[in-house]
Amino acid sequence: MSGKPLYIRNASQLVTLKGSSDAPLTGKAMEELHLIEGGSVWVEGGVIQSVGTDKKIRERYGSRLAEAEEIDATGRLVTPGLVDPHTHLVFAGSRENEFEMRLKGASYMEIMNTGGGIHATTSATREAEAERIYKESRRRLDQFLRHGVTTVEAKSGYGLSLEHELKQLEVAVELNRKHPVDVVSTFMGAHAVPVAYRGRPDEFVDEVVREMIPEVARRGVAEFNDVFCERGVFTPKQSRRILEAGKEYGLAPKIHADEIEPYGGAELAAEIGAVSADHLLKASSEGIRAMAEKGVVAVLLPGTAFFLMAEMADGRKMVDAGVPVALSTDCNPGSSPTVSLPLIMNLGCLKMGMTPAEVLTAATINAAHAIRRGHEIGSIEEGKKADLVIFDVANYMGLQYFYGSNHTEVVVKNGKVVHRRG
Ligand SMILES: N=CN[C@@H](CCC(=O)O)C(=O)O
Repeated sequence: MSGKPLYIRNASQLVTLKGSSDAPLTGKAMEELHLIEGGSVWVEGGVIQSVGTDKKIRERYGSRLAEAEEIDATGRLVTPGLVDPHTHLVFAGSRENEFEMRLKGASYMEIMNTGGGIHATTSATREAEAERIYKESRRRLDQFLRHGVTTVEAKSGYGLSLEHELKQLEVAVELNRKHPVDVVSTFMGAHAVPVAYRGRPDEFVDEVVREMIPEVARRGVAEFNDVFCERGVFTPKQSRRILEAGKEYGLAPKIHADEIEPYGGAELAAEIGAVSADHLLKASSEGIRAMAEKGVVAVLLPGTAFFLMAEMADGRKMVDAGVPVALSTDCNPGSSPTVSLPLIMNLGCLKMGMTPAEVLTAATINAAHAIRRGHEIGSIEEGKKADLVIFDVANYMGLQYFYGSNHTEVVVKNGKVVHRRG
């Protein structure tokens, strides 16, 4: 990559999160943001070359300032690009019609069991041409970018057949190729038992294991394999089978665990060495302990609990237990239709007992580790990809305190300015 160097100068506060590339942060370390007052960054070839006080950067690059694109960050906060490690970005249609049903008392699972929820989006996604799915998903990805997100994970799971799962995954791959935001793909053929397999879930599990996983792996369209382990969806035994099969084909395991009731999902994640266990609203204390011991990242989704009017996962307890915690929007058409990772951080503070420093760690470096990208993104360190955000607040506290607004001013992806407000 060639082009001008980029010089972001004199941020009132620059959050580096240095020294966090090898493993996610846990416990007290989640609060060690490594702040630089009057911080600057020098970027070349899409990579961070140097970070430090403005004085240090000027001393080092003083003779080259004229050739650089300069962005004055005086009075602003600079952070690593935000990372969203759990989304259902790629789908067609919408489910606004379910909102009133839920407000009148219908539960998420009741709606799903009567053919709505995931099944409704599966029908819409199966019917849609890839081009339409691409356009609708790209719009969401644009919105993510405008909220300071530079990498998202994206799951399939609204196809529930080989043909339609591949269609979704190929859209995700295409978005990754064409859009400034990086898209990391996860196969989630086991998102629900399709209506046609009602009462025969094991036959569908056979199909996922014997047909879908090998073909998804052969085409190289996903890195991770996920399953919705929940009563009425896939049992822990079926989930284990699906995740073990994925491992054989090189797909790293992730799991939707203990969202609606305690079901052994957190324990299973630890046993099989999942990269992350996500949701965890009802995770047991034993499950949390096991995850801490095995270093499984807890991807918490407070926007989902908020939107489903459910009790939040206990983020405070998990951080204190030594679990590496990450945060995500869970952007999807039914239980969390949002792209605002900053709002999710606000909820992490206000509803899950996490501190402003912890939620920033959770949405940057720990989120990067939840998708095995901790070595290249999630912190501002020499040699890492230059994914950076300038927010129009003076410090990281402001990002949490002035909640509900989008403070994103400039987004840099791979060293290029890809969004400027206004
Ligand atoms: N809980 C299961 N899957 C998604 C929701 C999908 C949907 O409702 O469309 C989630 O992660 O929240």
